[in-house]
Amino acid sequence: MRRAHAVEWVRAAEGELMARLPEGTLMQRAAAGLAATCAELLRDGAPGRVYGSRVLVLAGSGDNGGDALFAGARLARRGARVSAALLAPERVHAGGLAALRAAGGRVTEDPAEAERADLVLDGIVGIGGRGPLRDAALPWVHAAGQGAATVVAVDLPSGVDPDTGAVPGAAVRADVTVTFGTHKPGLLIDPGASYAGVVRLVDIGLAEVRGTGSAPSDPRRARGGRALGTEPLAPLFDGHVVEALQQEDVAALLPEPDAESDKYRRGVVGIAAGSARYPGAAVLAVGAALHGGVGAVRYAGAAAREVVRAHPEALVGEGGPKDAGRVQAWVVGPGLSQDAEAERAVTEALDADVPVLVDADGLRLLARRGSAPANALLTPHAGEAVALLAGIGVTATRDQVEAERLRHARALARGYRCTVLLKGSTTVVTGPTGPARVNATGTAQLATAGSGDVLSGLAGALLAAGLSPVDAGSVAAYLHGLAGRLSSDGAPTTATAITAALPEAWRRSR
Ligand SMILES: NC(=O)C1=CN([C@@H]2O[C@H](COP(=O)(O)OP(=O)(O)OC[C@H]3O[C@@H](n4cnc5c(N)ncnc54)[C@H](O)[C@@H]3O)[C@@H](O)[C@H]2O)[C@@H](O)CC1
Ligand SMILES: [K+]
Repeated sequence: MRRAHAVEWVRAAEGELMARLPEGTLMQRAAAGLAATCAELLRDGAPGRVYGSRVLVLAGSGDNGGDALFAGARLARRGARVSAALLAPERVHAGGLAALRAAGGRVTEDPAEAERADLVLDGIVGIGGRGPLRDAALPWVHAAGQGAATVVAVDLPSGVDPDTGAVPGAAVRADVTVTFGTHKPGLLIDPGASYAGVVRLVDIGLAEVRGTGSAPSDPRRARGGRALGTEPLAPLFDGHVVEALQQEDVAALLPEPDAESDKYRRGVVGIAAGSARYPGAAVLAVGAALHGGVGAVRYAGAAAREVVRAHPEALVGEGGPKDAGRVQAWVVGPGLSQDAEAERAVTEALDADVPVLVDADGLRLLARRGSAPANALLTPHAGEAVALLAGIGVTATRDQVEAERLRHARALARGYRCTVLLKGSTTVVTGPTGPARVNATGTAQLATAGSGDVLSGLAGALLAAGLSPVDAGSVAAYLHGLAGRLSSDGAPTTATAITAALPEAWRRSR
């Protein structure tokens, strides 16, 4: 599991650790890890070696600049030609600058050096950064983008909000981010994640603090009762607010049949989707559910004939969920339309007293109620999230939801008191409390008609197989993303092709 901690926690953990160590130790650990990565990149890149390579340090006014200057000093001692741009000269990290000078580095005021450099170190701001990059940095960042330099972000790309991944204005686009102690949420959530490039974690010993079992200070104390927008991120288990499943985590969660399994023990998922007008959504959701690890898939609704023609394995009926026979989870909503019949299907699925995944038209109908059962999994895209938020009295635009996905997903989970999977460039899955899961396997190629129906069918099947809503949603997002990549391989893909790739995605995740 990849875990990310909020700034407040990182500062508290660093504070405890710093109190136990000689002054400057943490910064030296950070700088050493950073310099080692830079040296490796220089050796593997066009210069082919550290000696004689051209390195430019962009140094802001805080400790992030200090890390970059000390790393620059280490590279200069190995023969690199290192210069530093001081973006706030009067507040530059004095020790870092002295070390760089002592190692033969110099100060520059010419942004063209960023264009000529082999490697640019972004030490403009780190976890102390707020808001867009300030003007002094812009010519340097622009020039670095024009040249061929490998851009290495120190701790996180400057201009990315560390806690949310929001990018409110200009930001550094990094090839590699070297982050210290733990991941920051902004490195795992778009739009920030897309600025970070490859993320490398340097251990500076924060685990020593975590190992005590007590959260450093208690970030929980300051929480609660504030309006959306200023609300701090969630209360924390061991302190992390965001986590991303890795392959071994998914492997441990995938349902596997054993010798005792029969089709009913493996779980049966019910799908109430599609309509006379949109039978395709039903066909797609059922198709994906058949690959989702359950023993059987029941379909209830107006597209029964189309479903059984496409999937003879499905058990179909033309009535609603109430008439469909026993299932361990329902999927309701894709392609349902919003008429009285659709409303009845949603009500029956919600009343069935089993976990229920609500998507698409089902979400619009749910927004009118303003509540959901605790074992529900809601799967909105940003537009549907706007409608759901309106249902609980929160006004937000699509752009706002996309700019701050974590905050809005959490607001929905708290407002509806259930689990929410917010689709998009970074899929976020979260309950009202506990860390949010973000999915790292997604690809822009997944934004294709019917792709959401596939995700719903798959996640519903995993719910019926016994996974919790958070696990079902995040494992489904992982497999769906991987299947999207496999089916796309750089070219446009389709929902049908994504479904066809699900078995291979499953095999690769075991
Ligand atoms: N605290 C620690 O123990 C450690 C901190 N480390 C480094 O220290 C960093 C945090 O240092 P600081 O707390 O000094 O904060 P930063 O260096 O991240 O930035 C704070 C400074 O940047 C300015 N600033 C804020 N937003 C800005 C913006 N949008 N554009 C331009 N300037 C802006 C502020 O006025 C302030 O002077 C970490 O990201 C990490 O790189 C590491 O050395 C590891 C140890
Ligand atoms: K930075």
